[in-house]
Amino acid sequence: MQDSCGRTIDYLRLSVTDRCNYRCRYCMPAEGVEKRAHGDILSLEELAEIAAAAVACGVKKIRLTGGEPLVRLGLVDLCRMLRAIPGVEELCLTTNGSLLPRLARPLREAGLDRLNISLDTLRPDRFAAMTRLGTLQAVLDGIEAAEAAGFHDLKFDTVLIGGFNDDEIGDFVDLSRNHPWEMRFIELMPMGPCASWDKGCFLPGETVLERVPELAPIQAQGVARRYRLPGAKGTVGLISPVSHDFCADCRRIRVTADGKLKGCLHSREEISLRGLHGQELVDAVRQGILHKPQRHHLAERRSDTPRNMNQIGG
Ligand SMILES: Nc1nc2c(ncn2[C@@H]2O[C@H](COP(=O)(O)OP(=O)(O)OP(=O)(O)O)[C@@H](O)[C@H]2O)c(=O)[nH]1
Ligand SMILES: C[S@@+](CC[C@H](N)C(=O)[O-])C[C@H]1O[C@@H](n2cnc3c(N)ncnc32)[C@H](O)[C@@H]1O
Ligand code: SF4
Ligand code: SF4
Repeated sequence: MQDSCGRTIDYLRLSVTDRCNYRCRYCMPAEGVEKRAHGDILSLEELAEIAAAAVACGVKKIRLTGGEPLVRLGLVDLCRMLRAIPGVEELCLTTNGSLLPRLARPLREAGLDRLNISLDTLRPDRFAAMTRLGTLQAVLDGIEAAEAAGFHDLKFDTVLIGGFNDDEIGDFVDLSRNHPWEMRFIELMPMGPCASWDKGCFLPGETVLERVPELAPIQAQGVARRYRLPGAKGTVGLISPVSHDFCADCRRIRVTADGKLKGCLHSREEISLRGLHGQELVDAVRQGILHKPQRHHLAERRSDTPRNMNQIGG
């Protein structure tokens, strides 16, 4: 269905947990992460019921996210439940990749179509410093497991952070030469822990084009402007929510792991879906779509949501 700005909404980002096995510095605080009781988090059945209500409102694509979705018990069962909903054309997942060695194959068998893997640096020391709890090797093993399980059109999401990984732009772009992957650079959005970071950390996506002038534009896809190196197997994407916002073309709604429908990533407005069933639930999702905010206010360096990114799902 269309929202009040005439945008077609057909993409649901469904968060299955706010927990994570990492503590990326821009996303989560090091300590004091409030642990929700299990009962505060939507059950698998509730998640599937909400997904079905969103499909009844026109959603065709579902992306599972978190926190780290792979730490959620029953995730494979959930994929099977979502796959069984008539009208779900694409089932995708965004992950930090570290638990794929165990889960890539069962997820594939349960009907997951696509995987996006977040990877901010190719240097083991930087990786450990940024994630606080992770190792690069675990993600590299996860990538191998994903390919072995049949996920060939992988996309990688690298948050561009001035002074941290901008000297690795060329290394990430190079990976697109011999792999059929999309290497994407995301502008850091000022919210949660990184909202107070130095101005120099926030680089425009154009930095990538300045550093790698051989990149030639190709057709955009979703929210990413896309490019290719001459003769490369893969592509490069720029997701620029700050410098080139894509709100006018936004097709998304989000549901948080505690059952709140968010029309916009950066908005404070939420509709509680918990305890609603049947037509009541469908009507609440419809209301959320109709009242979807027009755009964000990041240009004034302000996200209006009090949530950290792990409590939304990106
Ligand atoms: N501002 C803004 N940023 C978003 C939105 N959706 C995703 N992002 C950011 O874009 C990055 C990539 O998102 P992904 O989870 O890979 O999903 P996607 O870009 O929809 O993936 P595809 O389905 O493969 O196109 C994440 O860092 C998100 O935080 C959005 O609606 N608004
Ligand atoms: C919140 S994570 C959830 C899924 C999974 N844990 C992962 O890291 O892929 C989703 C995406 O949001 C990105 N992200 C988190 N905080 C961000 C911020 N302030 N600006 C831009 N992207 C951000 C992460 O890098 C990741 O690619
Ligand atoms: S970006 Fe993803 S992996 Fe990193 S702390 Fe946030 S939820 Fe966890
Ligand atoms: S900021 Fe809000 S309106 Fe803009 S693209 Fe993201 S979710 Fe959509």
